[in-house]
Amino acid sequence: MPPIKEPLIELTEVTQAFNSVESKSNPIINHLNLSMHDGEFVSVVGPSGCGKSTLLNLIAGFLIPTSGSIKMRNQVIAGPNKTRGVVFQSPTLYPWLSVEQNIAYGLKRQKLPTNEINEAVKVLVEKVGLNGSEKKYPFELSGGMKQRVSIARAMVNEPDLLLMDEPFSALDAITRRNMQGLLRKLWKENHQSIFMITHDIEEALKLSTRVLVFPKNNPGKLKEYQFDFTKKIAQDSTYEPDTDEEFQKNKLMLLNDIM
Ligand SMILES: Nc1ncnc2c1ncn2[C@@H]1O[C@H](COP(=O)(O)OP(=O)(O)OP(=O)(O)O)[C@@H](O)[C@H]1O
Repeated sequence: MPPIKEPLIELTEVTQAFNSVESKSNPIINHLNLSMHDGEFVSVVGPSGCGKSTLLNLIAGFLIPTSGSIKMRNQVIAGPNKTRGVVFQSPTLYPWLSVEQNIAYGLKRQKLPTNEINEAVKVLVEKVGLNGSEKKYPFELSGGMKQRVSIARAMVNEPDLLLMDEPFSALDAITRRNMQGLLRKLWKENHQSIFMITHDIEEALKLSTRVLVFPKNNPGKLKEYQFDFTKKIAQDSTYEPDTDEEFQKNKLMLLNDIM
């Protein structure tokens, strides 16, 4: 029998409370157990203020839990680390650097050889569909293009896990659909493990292999669902989830959990 692979991420009895009396008696995250494996695309949905970003910040290492442990490949997460790339809702690009310089920034700081940096940037520009825009500056880019640069910047260190906090919520519907396609491609072709927060239940169902829900009636806890819609979409170009009864049924079920 092949050895069972250790989880990529493992949360054990994690509790996160902030410094208010209310938060101490009702922690935002309450004795949470969760594991995520390589190659998974996990989405998190839930009502506003339920703790989605807090959960992502804990996994990123921006926050250290009040109690419990968070491990990545069996090592306690003690702070941010380049094995976990983060993409935020608003692209955080350096306005004075071009697309390729923004992508190269992290590698330059690590003082990697120039030819290695150039090659890595070239591969990523191709992967996120920014060919022809390498020399442009952020003010010359659309919202979707800026978010492509952010994704490339997060991926330039070849992170084991890409963490995304509502990455497409500021984009228009068409751009959002294109970006969802890009993300599905990165997950499918690059086997990139992804943990994404979204407000959009359809987006969660169409992109992820597992959806975590903070239900309205059980704050601090998570419900988990496994879905295969994203695999169907990736494998069959004729599959249309919007006309699939099963898809609509599950969408309603998730809506009922959080509303
Ligand atoms: N650093 C902090 N200090 C104190 N309270 C915080 C801190 N970070 C988050 N909170 C509180 O924790 C709760 C959960 O916040 P969080 O941002 O995780 O929610 P969310 O589900 O991501 O919300 P939204 O969907 O609106 O972005 C909120 O009540 C918020 O005010």
